Amino acid sequence: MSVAKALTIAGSDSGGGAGIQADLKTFQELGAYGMSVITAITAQNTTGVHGVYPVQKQGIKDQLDAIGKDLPPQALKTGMLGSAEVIETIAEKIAHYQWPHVVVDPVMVAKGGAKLLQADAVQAIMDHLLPVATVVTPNIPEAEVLANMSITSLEDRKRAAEQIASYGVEVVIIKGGHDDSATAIDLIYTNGQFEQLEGKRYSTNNTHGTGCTFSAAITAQLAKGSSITEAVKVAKQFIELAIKEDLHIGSGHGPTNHWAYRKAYV
Ligand SMILES: Nc1ncnc2c1ncn2[C@@H]1O[C@H](COP(=O)(O)OP(=O)(O)O)[C@@H](O)[C@H]1O
Ligand SMILES: Cc1ncc(COP(=O)(O)OP(=O)(O)O)c(N)n1
Repeated sequence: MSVAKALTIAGSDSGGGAGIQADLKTFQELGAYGMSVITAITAQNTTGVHGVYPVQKQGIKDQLDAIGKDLPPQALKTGMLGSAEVIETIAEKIAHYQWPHVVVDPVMVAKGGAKLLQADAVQAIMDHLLPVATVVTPNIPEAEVLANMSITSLEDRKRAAEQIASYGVEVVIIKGGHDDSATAIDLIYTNGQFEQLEGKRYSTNNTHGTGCTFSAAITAQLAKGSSITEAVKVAKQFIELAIKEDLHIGSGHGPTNHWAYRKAYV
């Protein structure tokens, strides 16, 4: 049996809704073998981020080499990376091991407002990570930072996607969770073409980790051999159900339900 192996390079969320924990749950639910390189530990729950403890650079390098020398992934994603130095290290290792299908979730700020990326690290994402990436999945505020423009309309989103693609990444997906439209529309840009993936928008407080889960689902599908178009469609179904069937745990912004897709489709 050939096993699809998916890697997440991200921060740990002690509350289990975002970061490494959301990624590994999503990989498992979609039938990919999950592996992790932890960049930082956060003390986090549904009420917010209460502490951030970065892993030292050598520790990150050693984790990447442990994976690279023995367990090459068929696809990987990045999440919370923290600093420019860490981003450069990761980009070098991706190039060194020639890992395919790199999905970059350019995590900058948690929904509660905590900063998860240093300001000077944005340039490192553009200069080092996007040139080795296949897909990048910014939400609207992240796309505004990457494209250095404000986004108030679909036309703005399209211009931002073109700008972000110019940094060398094949597919740009600007997600619509932060939009105020009646439906949740994700804009996909690839090879000069735009496509809109539209889903129902649910009114809920339980959207902690939506971006992590969405990008992890794309990664799991790519690891299993799906095309990018198919992988993104499954990821949209996965996150839509995870939001719809929310768990109602914790007293703040609760996590999504990583079991919901399996219950519906498997
Ligand atoms: N309330 C919602 N109802 C339905 N889909 C949503 C909702 N909020 C976010 N999504 C979807 O979840 C995914 C992640 O989007 P988003 O929340 O913008 O990411 P992030 O967590 O990075 O801010 C996207 O596919 C988006 O359309
Ligand atoms: C450790 C860690 N990584 C990433 C995030 C941000 O996750 P995201 O999916 O964007 O969800 P919200 O923070 O917006 O709920 C995080 N919080 N922690």
